[in-house]
Amino acid sequence: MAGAGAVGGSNWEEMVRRMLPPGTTIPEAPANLDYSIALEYDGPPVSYELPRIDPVDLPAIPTAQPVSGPLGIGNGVVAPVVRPVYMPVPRKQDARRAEPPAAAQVRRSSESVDSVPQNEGFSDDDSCSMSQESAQNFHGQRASRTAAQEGRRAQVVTFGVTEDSRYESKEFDDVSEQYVAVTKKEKRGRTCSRCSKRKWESKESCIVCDARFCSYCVLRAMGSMPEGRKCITCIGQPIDESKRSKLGKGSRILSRLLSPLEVRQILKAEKECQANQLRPEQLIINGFPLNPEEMASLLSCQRPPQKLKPGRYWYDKESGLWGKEGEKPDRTVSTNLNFNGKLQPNASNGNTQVYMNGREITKIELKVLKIAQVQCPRDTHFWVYHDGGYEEEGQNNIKGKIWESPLTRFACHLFSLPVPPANSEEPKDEAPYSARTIPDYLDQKRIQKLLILGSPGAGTSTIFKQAKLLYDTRFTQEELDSIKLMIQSNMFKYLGILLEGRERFEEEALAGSNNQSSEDENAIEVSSNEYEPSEKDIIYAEGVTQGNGLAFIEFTLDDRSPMSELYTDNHEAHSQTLNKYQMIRVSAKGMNEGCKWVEMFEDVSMVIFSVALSDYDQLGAPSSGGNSPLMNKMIQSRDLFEATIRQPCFRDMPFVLVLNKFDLFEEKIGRVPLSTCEWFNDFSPLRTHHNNQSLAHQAFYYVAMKFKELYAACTDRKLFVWQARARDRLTVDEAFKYIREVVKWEEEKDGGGYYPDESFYSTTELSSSRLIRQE
Ligand SMILES: Nc1nc2c(ncn2[C@@H]2O[C@H](COP(=O)(O)OP(=O)(O)OP(=O)(O)O)[C@@H](O)[C@H]2O)c(=O)[nH]1
Ligand SMILES: [Mg+2]
Repeated sequence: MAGAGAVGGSNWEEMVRRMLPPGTTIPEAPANLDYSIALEYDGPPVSYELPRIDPVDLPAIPTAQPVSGPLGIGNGVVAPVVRPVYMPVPRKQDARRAEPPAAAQVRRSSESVDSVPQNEGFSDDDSCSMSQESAQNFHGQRASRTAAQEGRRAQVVTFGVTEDSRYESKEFDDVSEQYVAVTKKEKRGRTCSRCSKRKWESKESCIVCDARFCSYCVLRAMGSMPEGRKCITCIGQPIDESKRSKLGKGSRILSRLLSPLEVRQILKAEKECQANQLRPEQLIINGFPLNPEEMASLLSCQRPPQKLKPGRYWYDKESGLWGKEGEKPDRTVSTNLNFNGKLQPNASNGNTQVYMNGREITKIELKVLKIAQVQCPRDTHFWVYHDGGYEEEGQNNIKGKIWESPLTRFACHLFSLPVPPANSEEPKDEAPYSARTIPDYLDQKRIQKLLILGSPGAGTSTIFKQAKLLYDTRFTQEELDSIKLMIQSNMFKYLGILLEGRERFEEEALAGSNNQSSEDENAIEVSSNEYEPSEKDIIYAEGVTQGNGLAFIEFTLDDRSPMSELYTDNHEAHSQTLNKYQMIRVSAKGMNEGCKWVEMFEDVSMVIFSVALSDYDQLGAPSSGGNSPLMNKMIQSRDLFEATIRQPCFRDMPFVLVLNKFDLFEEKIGRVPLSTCEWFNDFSPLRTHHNNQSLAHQAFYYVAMKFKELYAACTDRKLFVWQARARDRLTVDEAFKYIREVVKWEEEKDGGGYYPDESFYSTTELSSSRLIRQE
């Protein structure tokens, strides 16, 4: 190569043009232009020695090996990657976000290899003073990059030259789709993302990038939190969807650091600010992502879907039915919303060859149609309208309304199918979307289904009725009538018995028992037409729901209790998660019909199994019926319990065992040894106090443990046990508070959230080990 001297005239312009990007204007030459340009020399050989520079030895520069496969940058270009600088940077996302723009520019070409760059943001306290504006700028760049990156998945990173064992490939978590090279020093979940020193007793994490901070760093890293718990650099970014259900929920660490008012404001902003809302394109309805207008019309309609999560859904605009793609309907929303996508026959993956508004319905819907007495042989095509009116396709003749009968509605409830509202008018005038401060779909209220069952006489209907009186307070007229009838018929039976034994009765009456005469008055009152059952009558009456053996109530429980306060320092959060409960009772008769009902209850949160403690010396006809000999009722309960916990659909479901009729048990245990029941023949109580009370308690813990052992042997899980005297309302209230704690605990356990020491929930565990293990 040789330097070329001045090139005159238009020649230099030609040279410059070649050097500049096409289309760039050539600056006008100043008068005293002085420049030089290097050109390749192609003249005759020169006589003197030329100075030489050794070529760069490329392989000697440490580079990451490019990943093969679909990860290339495109155009077949594979850029060599510089060896990363070792810095204790905990999270890939943070790192990217916090890097200076120049670095981002450089690395853009090597996006497919995610190495961790130097990151001032986490090594230097000043990083957080970065202005929001500049942070915003980074986001702009980052957003465009991540968008382009979507769909790519970097799987493996190997470093060609360095054998530095401090590097390994590791998946961060299942939310992050990427694999990233990180230092081994980084232990996610234990140390603070910012100071990377402090281990925490409690931490707070960013709802965008999940970086976790110790209490010392959290305010520095998150600033004033205008969008809730986000690193300053994450402000404006959409949240990590797996955290959506946690939006606005309590934070232990913030409530320690800030005033309650501030915490409330932050949590409110977190829940309501624009950046944290669902984006239209996250909702795919009938195969098409929503556009902003469609989203607005969906959210502002009369009955918008609640608690919407990103995902694929189907929507039937005629009936208003709505479900997840490939699943049965799970709610109804307003009808006649117009979306880009049209309802497909296979939307809910039905295989019944019965079509509703063009969608092949699922088996469970077909069952309900049968209950509703809708004729639907194969290949029926229905049109169903918003009010449930239906007609066969092509016939202009409404045949009836599907959801009209209470039985159909009841069946829907049990099968967890939605029922269109009874009021079928679809008002046109609606509040504009912007008028809502808290979108309804963010409402966190949930329905927890509790299934209660037990063997005959175990007290399930008593518990059910108590719950009704405790939390729901009203029986429907229908229920009251049926209870009245039942009490009266029991009374007549009783009178019949009395009349049969009339002579003896008269003798006793003559003996002057006041008691007897008051019962007599009672009998007369009950048999009169004006008789209205009292609460006590209702509780004591047997069988509220005789017919199908199924009944359900809905109620809410106040979430604030001394129990939950033990481990929550944030009441605010609790009132937000007020749960609704639905209790479904299956009578023993229903259960004995070969557990046919059972699979309908897959989606319950918990099974409450009731056993009468006082049954241990009772004999009863076995469920199999026929001429089989009488069987110990406790053994029968045990067998039913075992059959229930072994049901495949209850596999991961928590069970609470309510050991009921403790009052009768207490009274009986002094007279009849527990070992009367062969299952309890190794019971040997401590005979320190010779009173029934302590004996009854020991026996209770022993029985609880027998059930726990059985449960653990079958399921490898822990059984929760509670003691009750169902006729005593207070004990049922306590039982439900316990049940609520268990539901909450199970939920938080699944969600990986905070939960208190397990022993808190295993009262019987603690005490039984002390009291009964003395063989
Ligand atoms: N003493 C006492 N009696 C109870 C208790 N719990 C229920 N009973 C009574 O036991 C009887 C049977 O209770 P139910 O609640 O009807 O039992 P169930 O589980 O519904 O049984 P089925 O109706 O046969 O399915 C009723 O008369 C109740 O009042 C209790 O804790 N103590
Ligand atoms: Mg009953």
